[in-house]
Amino acid sequence: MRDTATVEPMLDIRNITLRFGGVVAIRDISFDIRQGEIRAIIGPNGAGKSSMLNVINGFYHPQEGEIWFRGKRRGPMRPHQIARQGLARTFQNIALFKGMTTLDNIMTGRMTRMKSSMLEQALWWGRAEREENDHREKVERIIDFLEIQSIRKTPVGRLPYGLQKRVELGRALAAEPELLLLDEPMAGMNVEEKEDMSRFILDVNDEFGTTIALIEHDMGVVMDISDRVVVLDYGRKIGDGTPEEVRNNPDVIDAYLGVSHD
Ligand SMILES: Nc1ncnc2c1ncn2[C@@H]1O[C@H](COP(=O)(O)OP(=O)(O)OP(=O)(O)O)[C@@H](O)[C@H]1O
Repeated sequence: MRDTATVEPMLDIRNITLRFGGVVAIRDISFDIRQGEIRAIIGPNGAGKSSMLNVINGFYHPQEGEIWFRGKRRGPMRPHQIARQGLARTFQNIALFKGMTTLDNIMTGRMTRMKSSMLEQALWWGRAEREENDHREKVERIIDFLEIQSIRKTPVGRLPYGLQKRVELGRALAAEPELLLLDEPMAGMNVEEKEDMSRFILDVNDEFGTTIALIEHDMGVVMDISDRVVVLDYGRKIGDGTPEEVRNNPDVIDAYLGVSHD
């Protein structure tokens, strides 16, 4: 277990409340994500995890509270600004181009980093050519890292689920994010696929130094790979700490065993 207590927060969520009409999805929640850590957000069904992920990546705008990113208060953002801030994500239901190859799907992750104009790219002029080579090199490195060389030319729709999830991780990595958001990365996986995904998440964090925030329904695997865990239940924060602290927190135990709170 790493000690990140003295590390500056990369992202600071302060007293966030998010409502959908009369439904309060997130209620006055605060927590931070520190540089270099693996931070999990867990909780039972409807706890507010997806809503929180969408607040972090700037898709939802909370009615109350503040979000600070690298010491600056963050306002509402447009999609291209989100990527420029160094955020990338994967989705619970894989969002890849099924007819495109692994290689091309991962290449789309580099879009936000492309500098040459459409005209330059169309005519394959100097800067576009240099850029393309540079992007190809980065993508090949990711393919090696994720051990998916053998499927680089396979349309992703033909791949088994676990491998598609790995390609999706590759596409997010291609954007070279500072903060990588993973939406239920183990959902629908068998035990072996879960182990593989856990190993890749740890390796990404270790080798690229990427800060990772992930949401998960299932406690098990997450507890093994996370530095710190925040637990949500009915839109409230009921626990926050190391996996050990969270595991022994009576409110967390109650929430997972379905004990009533009224
Ligand atoms: N777009 C929306 N419109 C209205 N209500 C919403 C919307 N998104 C979420 N909610 C409500 O907010 C609450 C939190 O939902 P959220 O999807 O964030 O939970 P979750 O922890 O991700 O659940 P799950 O594990 O089932 O995905 C729920 O009561 C849900 O019905």
